[in-house]
Amino acid sequence: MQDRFYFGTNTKMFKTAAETVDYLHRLEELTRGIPPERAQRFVIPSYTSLGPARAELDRAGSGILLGAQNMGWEERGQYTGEISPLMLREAGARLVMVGHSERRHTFRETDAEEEKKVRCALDHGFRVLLCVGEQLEDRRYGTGDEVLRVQLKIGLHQVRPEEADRVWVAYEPVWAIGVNGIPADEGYAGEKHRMLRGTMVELFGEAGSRVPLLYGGSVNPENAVALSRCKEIDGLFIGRSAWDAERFADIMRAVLASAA
Ligand SMILES: O=C[C@H](O)COP(=O)(O)O
Repeated sequence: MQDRFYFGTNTKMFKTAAETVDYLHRLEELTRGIPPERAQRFVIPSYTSLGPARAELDRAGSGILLGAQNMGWEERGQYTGEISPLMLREAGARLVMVGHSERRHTFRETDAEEEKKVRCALDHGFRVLLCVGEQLEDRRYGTGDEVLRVQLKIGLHQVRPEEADRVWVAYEPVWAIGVNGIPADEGYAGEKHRMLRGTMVELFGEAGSRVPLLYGGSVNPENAVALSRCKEIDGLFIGRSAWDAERFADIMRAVLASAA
């Protein structure tokens, strides 16, 4: 765990704009006392929530970082249904998530596409949260490390070491995510994070040792503290257990109290 712990949520295709604003209002109210040097909070809502969410965060003077769930790799063009970096910036996003498991596996995105998105997001001044994760069959065949290394090496192929401070990585084993997910235990997650850290250092030298590595996949109030105690885990990236502001705030408080 680094001195500053990361707490984030992706609300996926849940929460309308109005629901997102209510949620952010409550989350800010509950967590604004947490010193920014101890915790970086971030929320990644639906595209249509971004504008109203930006307005709410600015009104509250909140330090919650606002992110987008995906992004096309061109500023404009014949890409029906895509969203461009210019649109996301205008709507108020400061962070772009790339390569979430559901993008890779439900929408068949490739590592080469994630590479282009990462490059484009950095070119437009965003922070990037690159998600990586192995599938159950990789775990069964013992090929998880290879898969994760390929996802990192291709996804980050065009990132220069001096840009690494704008990159965050979320490790989310595919089998751990969502309603049917089985959370990774801290031993397994810690081992994978050590391997990921080694790869980041291999890619970016000293700068790679500072890239925040977040764990995601069925994080909940019961396992959050144990996961956060892993030296190699710098943050928690949470779905369902963070969509209620009280529950998310309780997780933050418990993790920070255990680190104090
Ligand atoms: O983006 C978040 C992850 O997919 C984790 O979701 P989950 O905590 O509901 O398993």
